Amino acid sequence: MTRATGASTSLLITDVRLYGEGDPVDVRVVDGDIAEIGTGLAGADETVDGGGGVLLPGFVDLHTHLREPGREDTETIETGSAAAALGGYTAVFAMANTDPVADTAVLTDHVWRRGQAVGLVDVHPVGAVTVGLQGTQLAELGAMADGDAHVKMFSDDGKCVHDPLLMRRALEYARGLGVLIAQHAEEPRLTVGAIAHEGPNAARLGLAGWPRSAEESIVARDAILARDAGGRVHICHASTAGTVELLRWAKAQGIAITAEVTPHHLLLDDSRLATYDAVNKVNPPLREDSDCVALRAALAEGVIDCVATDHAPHAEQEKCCEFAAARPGMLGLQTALSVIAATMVADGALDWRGVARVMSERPAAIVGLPDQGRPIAVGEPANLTVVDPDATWTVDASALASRSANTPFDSMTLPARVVATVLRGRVTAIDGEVRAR
Ligand SMILES: NC(=O)N[C@@H](CC(=O)O)C(=O)O
Ligand SMILES: [Zn+2]
Ligand SMILES: [Zn+2]
Repeated sequence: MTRATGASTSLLITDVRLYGEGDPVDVRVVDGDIAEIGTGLAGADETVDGGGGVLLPGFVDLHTHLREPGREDTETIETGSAAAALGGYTAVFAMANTDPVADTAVLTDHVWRRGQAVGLVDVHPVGAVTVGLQGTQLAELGAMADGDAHVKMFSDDGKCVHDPLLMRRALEYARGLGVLIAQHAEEPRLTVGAIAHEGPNAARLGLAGWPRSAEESIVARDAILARDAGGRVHICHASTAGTVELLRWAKAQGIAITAEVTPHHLLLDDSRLATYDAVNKVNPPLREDSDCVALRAALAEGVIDCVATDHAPHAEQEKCCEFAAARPGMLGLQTALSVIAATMVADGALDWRGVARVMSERPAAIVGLPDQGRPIAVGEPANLTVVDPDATWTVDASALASRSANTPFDSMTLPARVVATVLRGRVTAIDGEVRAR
């Protein structure tokens, strides 16, 4: 049906419990905003049956790799957007380590426009901190922030901004521009040749170790640099119990530091490396069970602010090879909610309101997205996710929307499923199918 320009569109989401609390209600969305919340609502252009499920604000991923431009054989903005919508996301931040690197406004604006053209999720480009991720010269942060994409976050992710003077300057510029620097915390001198967590498992398997101190020494340094720059720093993919203690210390000092944890670092540990299957190879590496326990507690407590997927697609030939030669990274967008349900909701560490906090509200606030992570209330933008908390499903790597299949969760049966995702009042995914515009 074609609509006359200017005609309003309406969507009704029925039988949902807001944040999993209280009695089921219906939510009417008109022209992209929540217009009415009540019971017995009827009459709309389209109705989504919530089936008594949980209604949450749409998820926001601060850490996604979409591989476009350069490696469209492993993921594109289109296939990654589909994975995001199916995973319940309404906004993702696409890291800059593409080929070419997203270190100019031409590149970051292209990613933004392409994401909008696909229309399944808001794809916010992350700009590189240094030219070509080379770590020697600051990129033009201001030009990227001023472009159409309004770049809000900068990161050399994949590499650490290792030079302390350069990191200091980046934090100072970022403060002036009101943008965020996200750090891949890895002291490169401590990880030369490293491919696995340094511990008993790596020693037994003969894999060169990446010590916790490689992460923690940069987290400590950057906390102090952020303090003195009066700027904000965000720690990507926190992976150790020691990082949690440093974050706790820094926050207690009033330092503007935030951090994310990935679903895989919450669920998996380095005992999985015994098979030498490189699907388990990731940076930072899977740590020990004691780290998983500390990361879960920190996320529940708020010492770690949010969940980010670090969705990192790789081609089969880059994963199905000897462990040392394989690329690090794993898929995450379509499994994140279920892994959080398994690790945090099942044992009561987080309730659904807590899930809204760590997967939507906090990430939106950290990066400063005004229309995401908002309360589910009349007048607010309808960026929403309907979750069936009682569903279980078995992950099938080959059935994911991603162009790659490198998920460590393949064949696992996990709790909770995304039923529908709504972006500004438009259904982008429903019952496991994306809805192209
Ligand atoms: N996490 C990874 O192991 N890999 C990421 C880079 C990164 O996040 O550091 C990638 O781009 O593949
Ligand atoms: Zn990284
Ligand atoms: Zn990454």
